[in-house]
Amino acid sequence: MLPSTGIVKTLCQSLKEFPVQALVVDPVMVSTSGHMLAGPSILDSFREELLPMADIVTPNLKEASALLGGVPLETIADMRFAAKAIHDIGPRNVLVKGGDLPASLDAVDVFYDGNDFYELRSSRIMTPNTHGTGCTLASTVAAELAKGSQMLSAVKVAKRYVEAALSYSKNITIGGGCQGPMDHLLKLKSTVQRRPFDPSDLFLYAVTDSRMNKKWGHSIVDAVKAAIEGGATIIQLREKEVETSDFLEAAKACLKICRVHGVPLLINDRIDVALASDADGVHIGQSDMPAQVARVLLGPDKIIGVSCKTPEQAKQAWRNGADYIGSGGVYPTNTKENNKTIGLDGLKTVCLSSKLPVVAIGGIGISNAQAVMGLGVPNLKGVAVVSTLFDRECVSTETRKLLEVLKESTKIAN
Ligand SMILES: Cc1ncc(COP(=O)(O)OP(=O)(O)O)c(N)n1
Ligand SMILES: Cc1nc(C(=O)O)sc1CCOP(=O)(O)O
Ligand SMILES: [Mg+2]
Repeated sequence: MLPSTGIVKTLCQSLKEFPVQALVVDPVMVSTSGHMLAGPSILDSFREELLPMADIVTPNLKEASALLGGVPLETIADMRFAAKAIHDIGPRNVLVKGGDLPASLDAVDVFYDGNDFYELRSSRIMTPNTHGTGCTLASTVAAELAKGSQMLSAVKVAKRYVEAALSYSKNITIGGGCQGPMDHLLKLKSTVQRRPFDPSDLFLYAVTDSRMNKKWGHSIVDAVKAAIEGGATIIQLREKEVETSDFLEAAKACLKICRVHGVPLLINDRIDVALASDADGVHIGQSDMPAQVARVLLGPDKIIGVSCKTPEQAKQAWRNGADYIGSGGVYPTNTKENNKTIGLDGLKTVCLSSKLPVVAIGGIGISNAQAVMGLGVPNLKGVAVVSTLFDRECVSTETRKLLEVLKESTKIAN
């Protein structure tokens, strides 16, 4: 929004001094709602200075008309005429947006690159939430060009994106005005919002195993459903033998179930699968991707757990931005080959050396869970188990039994 000739001139001067890779000009003058956003005094400087520098200019019908001295634009043929006439002013490409075209079922935009015209159609979405659609479209074109797209492809992607966001946002109430904005990230409608990580989530930590699921004829999704039904408070998909595409599909399906029940879902080892499925986080070991790198990739809101067998590893996990520590093997286990057992003493040492919440793992079941929780260190928040839950016919029953034991152990401790 460039409200005065002086500002347009200053901008053009700066662009000459500091050339940009691609210049997208949305000649903001009249909003979709009909508001004047810049007066006619800027038209000359737009025509003479700014538009000739532009790689693309994206006027709506009212702006295109203003740029051409007020010619009426009411049909697609008029839009083609306008695109050509504006192109003659100097920009390399023109997109005349027909969102305000009367009596049209589709939203038709006309793109002209100096040689060919393209009519870009999308369905017209009836919604009051159209505030900022033009800005969004132009910004998306700029983003696509920055990513290296060709102009027509950038325009098509931008149009599809605006259509998707409008369609998604059409019935949402956003703000108090009569014309609302779009929900650009397609997130607000989600009824189940993700809550922040709570260390008490570690209380009964169910870790899946593809071999065990196969043995008992359970799908990953059924196994996760059953564990949640039995009272698991967090789930980790530890699927060492599945194909990436199957892992991703399973993660997405499990995530839906977990979200409904407010149970966080973590992915073992595979940051890519966690990112692609939008899972709540990852669990990584000492030979997996370092936690500080995972943090950069996943951002501040995802949960990152790190396996630690020693105080040094525990201190490093804190420095690297982990949210919790998985520490074991507390007891010998058949689930993970060549796993070093650190015992209850080793677990206690790790707990005492870190500020992070800790979950114990390795050989833990009904018979020894109380001994583990009985260690009585405040940051030991729960137990993580594989075979006790998943190497069984009825996963929900076994989960329920373990939950009772864990609840009993907290009663004893208090
Ligand atoms: C909660 C929890 N703690 C520890 C581990 C082990 O992780 P890692 O050392 O990376 O070994 P793998 O599980 O990848 O074989 C865990 N998965 N979960
Ligand atoms: C995955 C894993 N990590 C361990 C560690 O010590 O870091 S022990 C382990 C296996 C846990 O399986 P179960 O509950 O069947 O013993
Ligand atoms: Mg690992």
